[in-house]
Amino acid sequence: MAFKDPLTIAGVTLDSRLLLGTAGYPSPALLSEAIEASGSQLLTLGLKRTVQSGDNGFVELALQTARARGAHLLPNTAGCHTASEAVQLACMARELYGTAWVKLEVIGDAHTLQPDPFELLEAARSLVNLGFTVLPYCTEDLVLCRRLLDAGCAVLMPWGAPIGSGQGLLNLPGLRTLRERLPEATLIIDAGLGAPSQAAQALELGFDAVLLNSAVSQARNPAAMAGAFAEAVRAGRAAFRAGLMAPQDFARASTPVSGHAFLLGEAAR
Ligand SMILES: CC(=O)[C@@H](O)[C@H](O)COP(=O)(O)O
Repeated sequence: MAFKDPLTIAGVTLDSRLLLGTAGYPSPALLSEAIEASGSQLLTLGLKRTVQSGDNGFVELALQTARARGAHLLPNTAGCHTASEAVQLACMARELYGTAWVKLEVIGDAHTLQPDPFELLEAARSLVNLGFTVLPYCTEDLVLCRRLLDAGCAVLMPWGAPIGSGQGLLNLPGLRTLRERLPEATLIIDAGLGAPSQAAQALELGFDAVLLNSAVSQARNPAAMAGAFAEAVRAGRAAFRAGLMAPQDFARASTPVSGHAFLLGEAAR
C-alpha cells in the first residue's frame, strides 16, 4: 500500500526522496523525460557550467520542467575550489534563480573530486550568515559533519563514492556510524551511486534521501533509469520503516521443528 512519507528540508516538504542532477544528458528532451520519470521535486543545476560554457538550452528546459512539476531548484557550486569562489557563485545563483538554497560543493582534490573540508566549512559559515539554506556535499567524516551542522547547514550530503564513479556506498561502516551518531540530522547520500540497488541500500540504512546524476544521465535510457531509481528509493525507504531483521552470524531455522511429528490417515496406523 502506498503511504505518504514526505521529506522536509528547511520547512519545505518534498514527496520524493530522490534528488536529481541535470548535467551531462545527451539532449534537453532526454533530460526533461528523466526529470518526469524520476518524480524528483528537487533538481540541482551547475551554475558554473551554465555561466562559463553556455548550455545549449539544458538549463532553460530544466527550469521549465521544474516549474511545470512544482519542483524546487538547488543550484550547485560544482567546479569551485575555494570558499570565496563558492560564496560568490552562490550569490550569483540566488540572483539568477531566485532561490537561497545552495548545494555547496568545494572540491579539494581534482583526481577524486573529494570535498575540501576546510574550505567547505568556511563557505558554509559565510553562506549561512548571508541567509542561505546550505546543503553541503561532504565526506562521511563525523567531526566535519558535526561542525557543518553547528554552522547551521540544513542537511548534510555525504558522498557514497567519488562523483561520477558509480561505485555505490564505499565506506559502509563510516556511513553507518554517521547515521547512528547523528540521529536527528537529515542525511542525503550524494554522488557515486551507479545502480538503483545502491540507492535502495542507502535508504535501507536510514539515510533520508539520495542525490544522483551520472547513473541516470549516462544510462542508455535515462528516463527508464530515473524511474528505476525512483522505485528503488521508495522500496529502500519502505524497508527501513518496516524494520530490517538483524543479520545473524549463524543459521537459524526459519521453520520451527520442536514438538512431535504426527501422521494422518493410513500412514498413521
Ligand atoms: C549534479 C551533482 O550535484 C553532482 O555533483 C552530484 O554529486 C552527483 O554525482 P553523481 O554524478 O556521481 O551521481
